[in-house]
Amino acid sequence: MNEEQFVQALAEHGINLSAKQLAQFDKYYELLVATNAKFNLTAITDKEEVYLKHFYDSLTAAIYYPALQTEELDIIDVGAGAGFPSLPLKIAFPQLKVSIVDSLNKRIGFLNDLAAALDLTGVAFYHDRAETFGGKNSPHRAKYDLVMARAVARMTILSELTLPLMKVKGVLLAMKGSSAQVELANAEFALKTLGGQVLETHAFTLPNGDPREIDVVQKTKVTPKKYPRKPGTPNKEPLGE
Ligand SMILES: C[S@@+](CC[C@H](N)C(=O)[O-])C[C@H]1O[C@@H](n2cnc3c(N)ncnc32)[C@H](O)[C@@H]1O
Repeated sequence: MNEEQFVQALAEHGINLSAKQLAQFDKYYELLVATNAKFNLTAITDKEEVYLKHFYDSLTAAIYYPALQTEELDIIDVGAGAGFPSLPLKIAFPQLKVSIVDSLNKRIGFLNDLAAALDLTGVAFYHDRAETFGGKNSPHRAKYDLVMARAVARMTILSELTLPLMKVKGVLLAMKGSSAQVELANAEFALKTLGGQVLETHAFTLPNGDPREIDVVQKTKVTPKKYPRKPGTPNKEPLGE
């Protein structure tokens, strides 16, 4: 997907980017590739692939959850790595308040450099594990309107990493590939235990035909204090699996 196709595909969904926003995406690409030469941020470095599989893919969240386009949501992106999906969303919809937590400090360093280069305001980056970041004495617990995660963990594990961070009535947007329905079925017990309820699932394809699914999970009750368990435990002993 070249820049023109990127603009066109978004315009078909009513998302129109300004020259300033396109320049920000261009700079994002340049910094991503330059930093990737020093340490690993992404396996995808070809420009057209980055525009499709990182930038456009991230922005699909706003197509299927349109509140992202207009509301001043307080978002936490868990395991955003090089900033996906939340920073393309922040560029396209500057009213969003975006925080990122990632367990790899080099990636947090990149995000700070990127935010400075793109002149982003209303962003905060935290080096931590989601298990401690959302722990029972953390100021981040039950603070956010929206939690996002792409390519971090399967739904059973992801629900334990993310639901504690959301306010009651808050929403998790989980950005998934073709395994989403199986993951959701396996996560039934975990979601119930942690206070989550599946609101909607949106299956679609990227313009190149790759399958994607965005699962919208609402927090309907307070997450019990004992979750999340200590770092690593959600992965080692997934709830109900
Ligand atoms: C495969 S990458 C995906 C990055 C990005 N979301 C994307 O879609 O390109 C997974 C990221 O999650 C982070 N991560 C994994 N487990 C985590 C945890 N428990 N707490 C915080 N970050 C975590 C890793 O450091 C890594 O940056």
